[in-house]
Amino acid sequence: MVLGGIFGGSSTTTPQYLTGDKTAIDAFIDQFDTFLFDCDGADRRRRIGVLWSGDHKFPGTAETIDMLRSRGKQLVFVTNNSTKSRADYKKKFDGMGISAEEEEVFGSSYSAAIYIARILALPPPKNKVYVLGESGVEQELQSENISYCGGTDPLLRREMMPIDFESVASGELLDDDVGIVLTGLDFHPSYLKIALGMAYLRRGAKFLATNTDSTLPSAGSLFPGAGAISAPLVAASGQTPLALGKPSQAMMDAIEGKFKFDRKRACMVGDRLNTDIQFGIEGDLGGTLCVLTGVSKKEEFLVKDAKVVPSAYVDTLSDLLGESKAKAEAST
Ligand SMILES: O=C(O)[C@H](O)[C@H](O)COP(=O)(O)O
Ligand SMILES: [Mg+2]
Repeated sequence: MVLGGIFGGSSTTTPQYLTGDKTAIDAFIDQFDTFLFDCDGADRRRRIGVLWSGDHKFPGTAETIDMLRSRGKQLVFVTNNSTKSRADYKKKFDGMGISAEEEEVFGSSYSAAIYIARILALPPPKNKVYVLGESGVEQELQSENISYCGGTDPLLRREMMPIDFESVASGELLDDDVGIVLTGLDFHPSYLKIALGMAYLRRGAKFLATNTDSTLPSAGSLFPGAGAISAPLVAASGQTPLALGKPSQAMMDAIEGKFKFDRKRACMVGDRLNTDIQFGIEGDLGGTLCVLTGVSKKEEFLVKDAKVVPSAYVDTLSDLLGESKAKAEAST
């Protein structure tokens, strides 16, 4: 069993196709003590994802998670979706009937909050964060006692008025304690919010992003991702943010620090080559498993000069159930 893909340059490993091969599936699972699971994913044809697509539950996902737990596996849910906190995700898992604890979730908003609080650790008072993002980022910054502004502030959800140009330029609309601009997936972007972000960057604030995924899979389709929210600031400021979500290894280091697992006995399961699978390969994990019902397609890694190649792949996550898959799918 060839483990790990090759990142950078053409691959010399051939990923193993596990669907339908119960012996190979069992052997693959037995190699690992820990499974890092991506969450969001969507297929335009069949609305199937890694764990879900939006609020759509998928056949066999809960049973697959239960099967891995019954085999004593450690599970960590690693999502780049910064709109939800760990607590929000716990509610989502409960709503989907998928067994998961809040502390098993490690999202990009939590990763960013840990980085800001424990690694960057700017001295007060200039350590406030200006947020372009949703409540998930705010909740995780609060969990690390980091002060912030912007985010879901309703006062910023308005048109840019002529007077605002003067107020931003003069600093009247700015908070002097802001030392960081943090972007994430924001469903309420505006010219005013972007102008404030640019003004802070021009003042020397550090530019961070929870993640820079190009697209957000949902409802079986693709929508603008977190990268589409930071893009206007990248264009306007000429700066590129330090991203703290997958494939950033700052996130992998923080996950390893919290969950204390053996990287060589850990597998990253995901639907997107340039975040999930790259994250696992660059993190030197024992293996990576691509689920073909999300963003990336097998044609992208089966070509000769593929840059990111998973160790193995399945059609759907519940293929890991092997023979019991039909029973699990019949039960949902
Ligand atoms: O744009 C985004 O933020 C991403 O598409 C989304 O959050 C991906 O979530 P994941 O697949 O990492 O759970
Ligand atoms: Mg995903």
